[in-house]
Formats: sequence, C-alpha cells, structure tokens
Amino acid sequence: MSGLIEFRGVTKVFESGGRRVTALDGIDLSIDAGDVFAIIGYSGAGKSTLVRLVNALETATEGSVLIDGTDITRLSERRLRTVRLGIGMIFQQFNLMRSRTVFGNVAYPLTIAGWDRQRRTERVTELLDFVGITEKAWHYPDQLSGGQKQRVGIARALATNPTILLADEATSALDPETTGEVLRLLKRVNTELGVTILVITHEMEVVRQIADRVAVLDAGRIVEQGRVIDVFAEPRTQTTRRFVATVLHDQPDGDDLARLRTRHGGRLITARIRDDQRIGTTLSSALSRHQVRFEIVYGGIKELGGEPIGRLTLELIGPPDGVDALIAELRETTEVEELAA
Ligand SMILES: Nc1ncnc2c1ncn2[C@@H]1O[C@H](COP(=O)(O)OP(=O)(O)OP(=O)(O)O)[C@@H](O)[C@H]1O
Repeated sequence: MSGLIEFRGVTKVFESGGRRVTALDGIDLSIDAGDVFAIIGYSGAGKSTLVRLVNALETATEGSVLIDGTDITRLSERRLRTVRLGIGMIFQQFNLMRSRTVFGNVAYPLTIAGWDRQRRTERVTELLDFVGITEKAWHYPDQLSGGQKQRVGIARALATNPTILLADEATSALDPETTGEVLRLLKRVNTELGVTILVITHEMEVVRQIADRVAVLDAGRIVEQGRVIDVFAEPRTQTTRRFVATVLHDQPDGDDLARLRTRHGGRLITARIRDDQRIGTTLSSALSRHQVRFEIVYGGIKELGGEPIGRLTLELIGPPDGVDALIAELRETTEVEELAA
C-alpha cells in the first residue's frame, strides 16, 4: 500500500549567485494516512525545504512527491490549488493577521474558498470550540499569549477540513508547558478528526510527546527512520544518539562521568532499561550470590508509547570475580556497557 504522502528519490538543489546547495539528497519517505510523523534535524538539515515540497511551494529538482497517489511535481498551478486545499499548515511565528480578530483569522480561508456567511459562522464557532478559545473570538492576535495564538493558527489551518496538517516548528516559540498543551491539541486533531500530521522540529522532546514515527534528517539525507520507540531505543547514528540524549539524559559523559569517578571508587556500568528487560531480579540477589553491592549513581527513565525506556548507571562494589559474574548475568538480560576507569 502506498502512503498518503510519498517522496520517491527526491533531490532539491538551490542555485543562487553561482552556488549550488543540495538541500535534499535522494529522499525516500512514506507517510501513512492517520500517522503523526515527525521529521527531526538540526538547522540547515533541509526540514523546511522538505515541508515546502509537500504543499508544492518548492518543486523537486529530481524525483517525485505524491499526495494521495497524485504526483504533484507534474501538476498545473490550477490543479495544485485543489491539492493545497487538502493541506493545512501552522507556523513557528503563527502568521496571524494582526488587523483581524480571532474569528476573522479563522474565517479568512473560508471566505477565500467561497463559503457563505452563515456556514462560515457555524464552522468558525465549531473550530473555536474545538481548540478551546471561544471566549477570545473578538480579541486581536496582539492580545493573545503564544499558546492561544497557536490555537488560532490550528483552527485556521483546519477550517477547510484538510486531510493533512503540516506543523513547521509549531511549538518552537513556546515554553515547555504551553508546548505540551499545543501538542496535546494536535494529538486530538489526529485522533478525533483523523488528520495526518507532519511535524517538523529540531526538538526530540516534541517527537517523544506526539509522534508515532520519525525520520532523522542530516545534511539533506534521511539517516534513520522508524517507529519512535525503536529509534529511541536503538539509535544507530551519531546524529540520532545526540537527539535522543537531549531527552533521556540517561548516560553520563564528559564532566558528569569525571565527577562520578571522583565520588565512586567501584566499577561503573550502564545498563539499558526497557519493558522487556528487567534487571531488578538479578541485582537483588547479587549480594548473597556474588558478595557484590550496588549503588545507582546516574540515569534516566522515560515513558514512551506506554513503555519505560532509558539507562541506569550502577557502581558495583565487591570482589573482582563476583563483579565479573554479575556483569555476565546482566548481559543475558540487557545491554550493559562498562565505563572505562
Ligand atoms: N531559497 C533558497 N536558496 C538557496 N539556498 C537555500 C534556499 N532555501 C534553503 N536553502 C539552503 O538549503 C539548506 C536547507 O535549508 P532548510 O531551510 O530546508 O533547512 P532547515 O532544516 O529547515 O533549517 P532551519 O531550521 O534553520 O530553517 C540550507 O543550506 C539552506 O541554506
């Protein structure tokens, strides 16, 4: 089955002032209807270019972009307008019209699409209720907080009942608490309205909170993609490991490790924690069987898709052969790394 959004061998090269910049390089991507799919990457990785190809604000240099089976790289401007009607978009800076009220902002795309006054009013009322901002209907954007502005942005993007919502760094201007509220609203847009959401972000925490699947973009290429839980649990590239570390904070390195060393004289190991890998039983009998004590000295465990995930660093104190035996037993259950002395 093909996805709702598909990239097949997409390359995008910009040429400006005699310079060629390859913003995207051989992108293959398939996003199923109903997914919340995140694209994560550092600044300059090509995220905005990718999202602009979905609504045909840019055209691919090579390859094709399919929306619901239609190759939009070959469409006339007139047919593109129809495709774009099925795609809503929200932005980092909200892009609301300052001279119009909340109601006026949300009604605007309906006016453009030719809805009559009564249907417009009904639709806007319904949307403002859905995003929880009814009491601000007659306020202007400048009178709203960032989170409220983004709620208006979401209502406006949903006005014409799109099947796809593009969220380009939609929470990057918000504090963590407001980010959480907006992400919960987007999740409702996905589950209650069935809208497929493509989230563009540089924050792994956003991926963790909302996405089912993720693709990691690095210098114009997808270096990793899959279910969020799998990518978090087994990051295969250095770029992904760096992103995952920003959320889990689960492994000591650099200064943290040096400080641990000064405080703990025993052998240090880091053990991976996942739902199906339980180390408690092995550890709880280590003293009686191997004369080895342990202290938990570092770690982080988060809940992701209903499963715990993370790492714990332990100091093992006891006779060397007892510690060796315990590490061997733990390795039968999970991944264990001994931190060099
Ligand atoms: N219109 C353009 N002309 C020339 N180069 C461009 C153009 N748009 C993007 N680029 C270049 O393409 C590369 C990818 O840019 P893009 O904006 O897609 O990355 P990004 O991941 O969205 O980064 P950011 O988060 O900083 O916006 C960058 O090297 C950028 O300079």
